[in-house]
Amino acid sequence: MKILSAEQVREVDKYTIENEPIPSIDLMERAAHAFTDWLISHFSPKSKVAVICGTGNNGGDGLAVARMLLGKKYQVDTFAVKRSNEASADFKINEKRLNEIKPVREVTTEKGIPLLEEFDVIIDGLFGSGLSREVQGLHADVVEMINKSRKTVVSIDIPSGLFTDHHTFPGAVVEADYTLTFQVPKLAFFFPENAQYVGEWYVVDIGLSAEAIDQQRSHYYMLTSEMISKLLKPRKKFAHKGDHGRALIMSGSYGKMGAAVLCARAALRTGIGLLTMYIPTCGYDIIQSTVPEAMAIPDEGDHFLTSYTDLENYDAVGVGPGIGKEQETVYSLMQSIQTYKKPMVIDADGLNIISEHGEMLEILPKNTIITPHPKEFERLVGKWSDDFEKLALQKDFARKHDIIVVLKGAHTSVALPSGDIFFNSTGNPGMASGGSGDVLTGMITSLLGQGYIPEEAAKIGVFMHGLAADLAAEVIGEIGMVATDITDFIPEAYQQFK
Ligand SMILES: NC(=O)C1=CN([C@@H]2O[C@H](COP(=O)(O)OP(=O)(O)OC[C@H]3O[C@@H](n4cnc5c(N)ncnc54)[C@H](O)[C@@H]3O)[C@@H](O)[C@H]2O)[C@@H](O)CC1
Ligand SMILES: Nc1ncnc2c1ncn2[C@@H]1O[C@H](COP(=O)(O)OP(=O)(O)O)[C@@H](O)[C@H]1O
Ligand SMILES: [K+]
Repeated sequence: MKILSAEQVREVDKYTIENEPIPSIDLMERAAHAFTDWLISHFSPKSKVAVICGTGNNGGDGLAVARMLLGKKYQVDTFAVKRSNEASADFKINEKRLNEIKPVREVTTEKGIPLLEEFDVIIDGLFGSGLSREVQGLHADVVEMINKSRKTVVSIDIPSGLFTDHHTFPGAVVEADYTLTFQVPKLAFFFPENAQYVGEWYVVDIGLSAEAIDQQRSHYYMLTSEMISKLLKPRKKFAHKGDHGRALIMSGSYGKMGAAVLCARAALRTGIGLLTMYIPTCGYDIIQSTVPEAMAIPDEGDHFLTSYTDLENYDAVGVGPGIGKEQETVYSLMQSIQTYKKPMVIDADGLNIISEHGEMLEILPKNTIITPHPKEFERLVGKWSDDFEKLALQKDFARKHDIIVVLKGAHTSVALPSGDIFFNSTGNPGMASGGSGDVLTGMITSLLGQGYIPEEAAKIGVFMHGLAADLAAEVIGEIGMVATDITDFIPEAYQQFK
């Protein structure tokens, strides 16, 4: 699913109005219906609702929503924050329509700002995609009142005051519990810095032209199950293990053999035909007894990797989880990178080593997939001042080194050398515990070994990893979830695509 900028949404909006064709007021009605349907399914008609509107089309949506809720017997009070008589044409039409049912209360001065204590739900329709500057004055006071209210806040389209296409400096921005955004996700929603404003967010379909969306050039996408299902290859009846790839994973050190075990289990659950683990000697018995399906080649080093093995015969090689940063391990990584000519998967200490030996970046096989968490990424690229800058760094890094950068987080993003970025939509905070990342490395290596091109392996791996955790959370919840649970639920994640 494409992510579009505010400007692009305006163009799609305009195209839909002209070509469907549909009068803009009817499109607003459709958006308000979609929003209201969601509200009705989440809040009982006993809820007292305050709808707070600006005088643009976001406010127009708010007025239409208020009318629809009144029609469904909700108790609704509507407030329009006005600093002048200027208002969008569709706002004015909806104001007239609502005034015939229940008058809109005008807020023109600070004193007129309503007390929100008596309400259960606050609908935020102050500003949407038309936000052109920071919110100040009367509007800022209203935003503050909404945020202080501690009531359930649902934002229409975008939390008021939030810029979708660049960094928003802390100030007057609505802190929504829920944001229902129209038609396409907005870039700002994917960043941790905006989590407090956006809350839980959902995309609601308001029937904007699919053709117009197709025509918009965007570098940003959200991974969806529809996209993943198109990538997955079914198994053939006469398939044998040799058809599903040979992968080698270099992982583990004394005290960190768990990383190798997790990686191995994840690779197997993701469907690799044959898996070999290259591990320090101390990990030999561990791997052989905990993951009997995998083969093991012990390195000469007892506690950590010191060398490398013949990599030529493997369809995919993953390196990094738990390997540490000993000098001999640096050599081991360097030799592997130099010998293996196909894309690799590099994670964790593999990346920490690279960040201390920048020359390795120059020799990474093209389309290699690196999977840093934000701290590992910072070691590679340096600090950033906000999440938009982090995104730019990720994009540049992928392009400059011709690699795929999978930057992990609540919305893990997959940056391709082409400049395209795919944000994940699966996963949950239950994954925020040690070992979850090792599972991802095993999964992506497995997919690469099975013949998926690197871009596909990264997208499928990231999506399935989060999906497995979501399915695990449905059964065991988030708190007690451990990385092993994610691996255990990988098969169920695949079952969703049967
Ligand atoms: N295609 C879509 O997505 C549709 C969008 N609609 C709604 O239309 C909204 C966009 O409407 P508009 O373009 O009218 O924009 P807004 O309603 O976001 O507000 C724009 C108005 O606010 C003023 N303004 C902007 N920033 C301000 C600030 N910081 N302080 C004070 N005033 C400020 C602008 O000058 C303009 O007059 C969307 O967010 C959505 O809610 C729907 O009605 C239907 C379809
Ligand atoms: N709050 C969250 N929501 C969704 N996914 C998360 C969340 N926290 C962590 N994850 C996922 O869990 C994994 C953690 O990886 P990482 O930080 O490398 O952990 P480790 O090194 O302990 O394995 C990543 O894939 C990340 O996307
Ligand atoms: K809003």
